[in-house]
Amino acid sequence: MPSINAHAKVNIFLKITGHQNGYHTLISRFMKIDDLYDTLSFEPSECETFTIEGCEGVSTESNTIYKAYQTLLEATQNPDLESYFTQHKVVVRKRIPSQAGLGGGSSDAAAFMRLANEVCKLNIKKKELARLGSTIGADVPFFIYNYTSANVNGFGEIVEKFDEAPLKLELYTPQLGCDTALVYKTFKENLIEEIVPCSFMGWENYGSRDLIELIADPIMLNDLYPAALLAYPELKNISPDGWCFSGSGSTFFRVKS
Ligand SMILES: C[C@@](CO)(OP(=O)(O)O)[C@H](O)COP(=O)(O)OP(=O)(O)OC[C@H]1O[C@@H](n2ccc(N)nc2=O)[C@H](O)[C@@H]1O
Ligand SMILES: Nc1ncnc2c1ncn2[C@@H]1O[C@H](COP(=O)(O)OP(=O)(O)O)[C@@H](O)[C@H]1O
Repeated sequence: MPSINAHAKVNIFLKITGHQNGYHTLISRFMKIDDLYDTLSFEPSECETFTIEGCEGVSTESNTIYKAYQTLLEATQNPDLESYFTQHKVVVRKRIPSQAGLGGGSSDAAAFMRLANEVCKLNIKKKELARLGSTIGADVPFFIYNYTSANVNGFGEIVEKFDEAPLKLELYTPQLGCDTALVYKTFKENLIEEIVPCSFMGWENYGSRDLIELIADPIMLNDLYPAALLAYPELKNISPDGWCFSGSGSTFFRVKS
């Protein structure tokens, strides 16, 4: 039975560089988390409509996996793709916590696109798959390329592999969920005037471990961290000292000694 793992990611650093057409432009180091992933499988089943099992609390219509299916169908108009998902359901074994800054929904969408492209022989090139993925979520292109570590630019659609060994990271995800759109909105309303582009020039050339040691202040490493603290004041009381903050949160991480 076809299946694929959809890994989580952390943002080693995330710096906002501007804002255009409702989206922030950024520069960020994304790192894949080897030991935290969802698993998607295509299981034989007669389905009248596209069926997803295992994503409790998320309606099919709002599920990024369904959006990925619709995007592929629109792009390819491929009848085999459509008929395949009348004969198979998508079963998801969720392990990545939601609203955690770990890219769970985006990773699921990308994993679905990669597996469907292979199983249904859509022959879509990786670059085109990433472009299609970017219409589903800003993080999806990183997961389509599936690098261990990458420098991500633009709105998230420019993904450049960064050659380094993956770090062994300890993650801590508090009960509090952070809404990505709210955190970005809070940044735009309160902090966007304070960005200083020269303050993070060259960060993309440093190894992740070195950068975390060099920029010892987690607030400096991730521009969305102060925004999340403003959006969710209760986060302050549960922020472990010295731990880094991933994406729009709420996951904290540190390098295992
Ligand atoms: C914050 C980051 C950092 O990696 O990840 P998470 O914390 O969600 O894992 C990403 O930028 C999240 O990307 P993603 O989760 O795909 O966001 P989307 O669903 O595309 O967008 C949700 C909303 O966030 C805002 N948004 C998102 C990305 C971006 N570059 N600028 C934005 O302003 C927009 O208001 C958008 O409508
Ligand atoms: N396949 C999916 N897995 C998890 N969340 C999903 C999925 N599809 C849509 N969502 C929605 O995306 C929201 C953000 O979840 P997620 O992407 O995991 O967090 P983050 O954006 O912080 O990385 C969830 O609250 C949920 O409503």
